Amino acid sequence: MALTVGLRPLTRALLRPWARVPGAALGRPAAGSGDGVRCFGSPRVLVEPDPAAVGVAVMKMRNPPVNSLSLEFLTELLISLEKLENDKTFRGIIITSDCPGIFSAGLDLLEMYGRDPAHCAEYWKAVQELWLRVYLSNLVVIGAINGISPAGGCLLSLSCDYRVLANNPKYAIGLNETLLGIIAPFWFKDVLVNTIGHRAAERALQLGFLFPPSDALQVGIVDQVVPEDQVQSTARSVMAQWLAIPDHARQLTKNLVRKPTADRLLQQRDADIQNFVRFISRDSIQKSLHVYLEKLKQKKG
Ligand SMILES: CCCCC/C=C/CCC/C=C/CC(=O)SCCNC(=O)CCNC(=O)[C@H](O)C(C)(C)COP(=O)(O)OP(=O)(O)OC[C@H]1O[C@@H](n2cnc3c(N)ncnc32)[C@H](O)[C@@H]1OP(=O)(O)O
Repeated sequence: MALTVGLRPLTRALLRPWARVPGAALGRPAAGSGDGVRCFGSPRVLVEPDPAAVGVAVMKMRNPPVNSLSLEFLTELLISLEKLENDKTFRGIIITSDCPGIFSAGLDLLEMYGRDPAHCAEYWKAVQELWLRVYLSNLVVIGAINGISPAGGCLLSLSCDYRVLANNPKYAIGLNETLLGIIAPFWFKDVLVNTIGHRAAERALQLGFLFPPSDALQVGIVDQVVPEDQVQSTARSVMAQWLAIPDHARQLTKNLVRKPTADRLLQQRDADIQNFVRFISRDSIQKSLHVYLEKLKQKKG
């Protein structure tokens, strides 16, 4: 089935592979700075230069209540990342959350439930694009994971160069797709296998493990677990270590390591979109999503 993807103009401009964002829509000097410091704010993505670390930006996700990755939120994240990537002031980003207790609840289930195929296709393309942008970023990307991080939230974390997780038993992380009756796509799986190895990934994916911090550290899905009030300072120290390496050498090495994984998706992006649309449109999958969404509602009592 050939799929015609009707993209809205903003999304279309953004989601071409490695498109340049037209105009300087969001880049502007920080209010009152007058010193050339740049701040790329948007309603859901707060980006500020780290006052304590030259060349480092802190990107806070602010899409309450749970930082679910809706199409609009993905688009704003993409714009901000593109701006940072193009601004030579910055060499590193710390990605964190502004929603207490939640890093990201993952993909927005409402973008996949009860939607028409064209919408699902547009949405999936944005998901692909965010992954590619973070995974292949020339910047050092550190995840300061200050909340629970299931599924798409875990993928975002796994795409960083280094992950610092707050030590709170509620802050579980993992690819739990099977618990929803859906499947982690091959590129989610590839990134997990690259991170924790084949056998651990095999178990974690099939059983939909959400690892609490101590287990997450043990299996290697995160690099460090620290007290909650030390997540930012630890991320900053780790960043300093990564920034001590000359950019060109680090970037080329990152590309060498990550490109084969990214290429697997780049070589079949359209087919991957079609697979997703076919899969998500199945009655059985829509029913599973319905049941899961109802469970989330009932949990509230
Ligand atoms: C064969 C070819 C295959 C090709 C590929 C096909 C596959 C499909 C792959 C799709 C991949 C998907 C990856 C994903 O990311 S799926 C999303 C997974 N996410 C989750 O399971 C998390 C669900 N959420 C929670 O567990 C909890 O909300 C929480 C994050 C632990 C926070 O709990 P709490 O603070 O108690 O908040 P609430 O539960 O009350 O939630 C508040 C509010 O937010 C809504 N919500 C929560 N998560 C999502 C979400 N992911 N998307 C949309 N909306 C979400 C929740 O329903 C509440 O809404 P209301 O206030 O309106 O009730």
